[in-house]
Amino acid sequence: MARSLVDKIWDAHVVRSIASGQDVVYIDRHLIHEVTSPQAFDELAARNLPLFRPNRILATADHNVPTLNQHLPIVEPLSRSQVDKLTENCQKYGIELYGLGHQRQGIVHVIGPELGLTLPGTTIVCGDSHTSTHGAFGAVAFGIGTSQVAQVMASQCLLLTRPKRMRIAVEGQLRPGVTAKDLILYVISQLGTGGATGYFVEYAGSAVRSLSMEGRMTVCNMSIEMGARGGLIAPDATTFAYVEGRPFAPKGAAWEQAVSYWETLYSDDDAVFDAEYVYDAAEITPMITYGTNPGMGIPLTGHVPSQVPDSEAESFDKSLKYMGFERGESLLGKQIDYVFIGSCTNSRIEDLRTVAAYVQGKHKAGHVEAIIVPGSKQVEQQAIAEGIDKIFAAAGFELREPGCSACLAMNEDKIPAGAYCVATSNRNFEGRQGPGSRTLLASPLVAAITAVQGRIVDITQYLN
Ligand SMILES: CC(C)[C@H](C(=O)O)[C@@H](O)C(=O)O
Ligand code: SF4
Repeated sequence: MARSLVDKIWDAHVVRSIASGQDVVYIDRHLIHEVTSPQAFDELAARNLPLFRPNRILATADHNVPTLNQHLPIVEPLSRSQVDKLTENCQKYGIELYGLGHQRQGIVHVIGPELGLTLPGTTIVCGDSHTSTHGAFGAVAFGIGTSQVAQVMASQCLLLTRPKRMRIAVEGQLRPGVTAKDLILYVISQLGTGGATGYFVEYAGSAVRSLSMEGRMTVCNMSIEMGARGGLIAPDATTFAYVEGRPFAPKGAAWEQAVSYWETLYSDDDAVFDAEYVYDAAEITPMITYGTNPGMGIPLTGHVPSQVPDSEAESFDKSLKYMGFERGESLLGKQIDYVFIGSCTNSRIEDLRTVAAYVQGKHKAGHVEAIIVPGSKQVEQQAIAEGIDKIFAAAGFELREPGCSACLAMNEDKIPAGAYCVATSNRNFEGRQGPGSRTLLASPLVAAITAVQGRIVDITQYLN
């Protein structure tokens, strides 16, 4: 029978199906960080349970880490205790930890792929909603709750209901200045934040296929922002070229064998999807959000909607009030205070290169604070090796040390109340970047141009 990609991977991991219709699914890879693991470890300890396969777990410290002076002890007490707890638990249970100061430390969804831990055809979980990022490799990857983190630790399995399948195809060629981030912000603006609830989304079509792995990760990363359980893209030559030679990738004969299996991972021609959408790449323009959820996105040259359904009017106006915007207005010309380039959506080396290529020989506007937080130690080192750090410094952009940083401001990197920040991250919720902060989500290219201009502009007029 014709099967979709998610079903092929799912079927290969079902240990047992139970009478209720749910499946016990084997998990290949479990990533953990300091925020959602402590309660799971406590549960194991309380029940005196050992880890089933400690070598399938990998830990990193990312959410609470400072992005300045990482060689010094963490100053903020809560952050310090979270990171210390992770270190203690990893020692106690024999889990590999890429903690602060480690050459492989970084945002969990950045280091998995760059180390070759994220492989096609695998099941990957983490107590973190943006685990969907790893789906870019053709993996079934999804965020789990803390009690599930404990279940995977104890059994390497989860009891799950098979997700519904959705396919979103974007066909054609993206226009100049339009990136993977614009593509996914556009899709979410069309479907809304609940548009994919209960589904696993497969992204397809020639525009998706032509994206780099970094771009595909950006797209899959934001699947959760439209309610999807996960997102994935069939692996292809682009995927294999990215994975080959990475530290944890299979080598030699094992590599050949792996690739021949991975080549079977695509949705069969007559596979049935529970929902399907097709978009035209040429319709997509550089995007920005104006509101307080990622579905509130418009073209940079567009207008804040003037009409919304009555049932949404109250929350819509509340959101606009928070942002200081009016119905029907254009955002062009609005002054911006901060630019944050980072997060598991857009902090990979390709993102930094895009920014560097634009800002080389230019300087940020005087009133703007521009911060670049690499997704990992390796991205940081690569940026230094390529001399990108010097381009940033000359342009007045501050290159920090890796972590989640101002994506959710669990460390000191907070945007002040009332200030506007164009951010390359994935969430623009009220207070997300600090109490009262106002976030406008955009691509790294839009962020770079905004930092230089100091206000929101039609970037197509400013492309190099
Ligand atoms: C802290 C963590 C549980 C959370 C998530 O699950 O997504 C965070 O990473 C976020 O982006 O809001
Ligand atoms: S970078 Fe942001 S979205 Fe990604 S895991 Fe960290 S806090 Fe969550």
